[in-house]
Amino acid sequence: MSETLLKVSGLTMRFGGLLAVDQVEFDVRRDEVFAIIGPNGAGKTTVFNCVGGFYKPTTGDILMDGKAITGQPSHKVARHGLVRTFQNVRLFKNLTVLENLMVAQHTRMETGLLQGLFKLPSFRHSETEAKKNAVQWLDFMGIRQYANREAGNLAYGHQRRLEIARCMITQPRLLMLDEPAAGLNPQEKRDLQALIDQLRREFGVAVLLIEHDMSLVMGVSDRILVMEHGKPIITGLPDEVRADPRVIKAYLGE
Ligand SMILES: Nc1ncnc2c1ncn2[C@@H]1O[C@H](COP(=O)(O)OP(=O)(O)OP(=O)(O)O)[C@@H](O)[C@H]1O
Repeated sequence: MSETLLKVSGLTMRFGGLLAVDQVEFDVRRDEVFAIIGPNGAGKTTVFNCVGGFYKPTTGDILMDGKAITGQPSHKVARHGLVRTFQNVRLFKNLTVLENLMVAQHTRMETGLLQGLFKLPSFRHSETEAKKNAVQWLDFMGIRQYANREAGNLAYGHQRRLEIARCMITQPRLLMLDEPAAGLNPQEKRDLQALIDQLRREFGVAVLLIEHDMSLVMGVSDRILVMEHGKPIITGLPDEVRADPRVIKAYLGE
């Protein structure tokens, strides 16, 4: 089994005359936390959208476990074990917390429409399993007491944890987190760092992260790719990236 889980090469995305992403290359290894950082407008989200199947890149190759997923829509990409959260939390806000985790499992449940309509034993069994699974994830995230509350009424930090649970319940191999620390208070950020470490350790999931909070990025990442104006500047260990004059210049200007 190769060490590389996700391989991105020659990734380019053009919006009309704007080259938003220009020849970006990186790979994410199994069990690795890999971060993409860079000033506003550097092209990070566009890379995410290409990898996650929300944009079709202009050119480039995206391989998940050696298989090409370039240009596939997000639901197909998800079948390869790649799921994401969004900069602005996207939950079913009018469903309960528990229901959000039930819905997330429906695509994976093997029972079909007929079994569901007639509530056949096989359907009831998989519903029970799904509920057990959901409750375990709510416990894990420390939000079980809110199981029957509408997701939209949860505190923001809890919504973010629920969104991560909704991804994890599909048993991904690569979890993509788009600015997960945005809007969190300092304690919630520390909890998030511990959570990312724990997810990788206990579930063997690799994490691809976009984040502006440098303390989180430096604390949690194995390697970091820095982008500026759509181009990759450097990929390296947190200490290498922190000390690189090109990175300092990109953030602070001349
Ligand atoms: N759908 C789109 N259509 C046109 N231009 C876009 C589109 N999406 C992004 N861009 C442009 O591409 C460039 C890169 O944007 P992108 O959102 O990927 O940057 P980013 O590094 O994620 O920035 P931020 O940190 O502010 O989220 C920007 O100039 C942006 O305006």
